[in-house]
Amino acid sequence: MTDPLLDVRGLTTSFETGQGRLTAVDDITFQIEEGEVFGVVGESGSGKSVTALSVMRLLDDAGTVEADEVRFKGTDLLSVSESEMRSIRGGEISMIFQDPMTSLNPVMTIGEQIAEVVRHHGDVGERTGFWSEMRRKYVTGTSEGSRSWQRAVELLETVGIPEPEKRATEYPHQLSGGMRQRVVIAQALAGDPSLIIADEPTTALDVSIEAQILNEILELSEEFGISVLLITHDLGVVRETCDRVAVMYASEFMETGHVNDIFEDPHHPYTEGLLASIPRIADEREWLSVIEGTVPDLIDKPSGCPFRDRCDYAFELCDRPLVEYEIEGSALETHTVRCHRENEHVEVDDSGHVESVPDEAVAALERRIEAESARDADGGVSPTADASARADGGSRPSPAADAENGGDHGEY
Ligand SMILES: Nc1ncnc2c1ncn2[C@@H]1O[C@H](COP(=O)(O)OP(=O)(O)OP(=O)(O)O)[C@@H](O)[C@H]1O
Ligand code: NI
Repeated sequence: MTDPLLDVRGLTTSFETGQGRLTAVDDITFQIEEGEVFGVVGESGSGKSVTALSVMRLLDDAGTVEADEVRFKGTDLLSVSESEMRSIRGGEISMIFQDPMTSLNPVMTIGEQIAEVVRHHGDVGERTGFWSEMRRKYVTGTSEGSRSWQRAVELLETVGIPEPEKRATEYPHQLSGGMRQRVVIAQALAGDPSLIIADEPTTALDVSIEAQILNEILELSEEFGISVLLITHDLGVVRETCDRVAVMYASEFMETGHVNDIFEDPHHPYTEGLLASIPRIADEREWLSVIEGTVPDLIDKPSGCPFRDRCDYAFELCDRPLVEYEIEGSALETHTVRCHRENEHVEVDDSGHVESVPDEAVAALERRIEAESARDADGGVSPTADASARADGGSRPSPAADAENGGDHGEY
């Protein structure tokens, strides 16, 4: 098996706030393979955007990011210099946000904006120094005719913008919202990325335009083998676009797996709740009310399952720390869920309610929790730590190794 393109293990991000420490992302682990579309779905405030911003190192000083590993093409993103990180951003990894105007400069033509990314990240052999930029801006006036400009026009055509040569000379306000988002996609492509992180890329658009933009992203992913991390609150979008998905709730990944497994054989009650509300998903506020209760406070977040107060299946183990259970017999890919009903000693009836919790279940869970905290003390490295300490990924076993050790299905 080849290494994943992006390998994130034990990512935890918190913010110091006036009210206390807010855990926005809590010990999440995921991998994105080459060419794969990986979704992160969850309601507002679950930590989706902070996940992306943590990986890209785009959080302000108030945020603390810790992880066992954030590795992109083998490079440890948490330890590279800020200047290396800047060249990765917009180059190897580019981002698309909800509002295209946040990525576009209103006083620059769209052709020039894309050409600029091409010069900085793409390989068209044009000089990118300060004086070259100045000459282009103030002496020749425009870079039309240059190789980077031609490439910009080409990219506008690639993302389906009609009359790309004419459009390239226009300013963002002259385009519709959908066209602007296409421009942002062209800009994202300009750096020749291996990974595009799209954070709710269609939320600000009309439903009719939404499908077109998603299709565009998918087609490009397929055509150029680009991986996509797609952040959305919409399970319908996930079903249409993603290969695998993580269901995020209150800063944690509750369930992760191939879309077919998640949709056909969901194991987490929160996932089930989301799926049950899909037909009404068109209006986001409506599906929020489908599952009764509210999201727990992320400040001084208690341990245990964050969904337990809203869960119909809650039982006595739910206030214990969560561990990851691997679902056996998943059709396609690894399918993991953090719900103690999966503890193999816990007896569950046909309706999914817990019937009995024998002593072995408790003992097995305790062993597992102890093993995980020993591993965290061992392998957990803060971002300020010496990079060499992490160079080999620490001594933390991979999830696969955990499973082999019986950690997931074994004797608990
Ligand atoms: N800079 C910050 N300082 C303090 N708290 C923050 C900061 N950024 C995000 N948060 C908090 O982190 C939590 C997760 O936020 P995040 O933006 O990741 O949610 P989200 O899942 O992207 O939601 P949405 O769907 O609304 O975009 C929220 O409680 C949010 O208030
Ligand atoms: Ni967000």
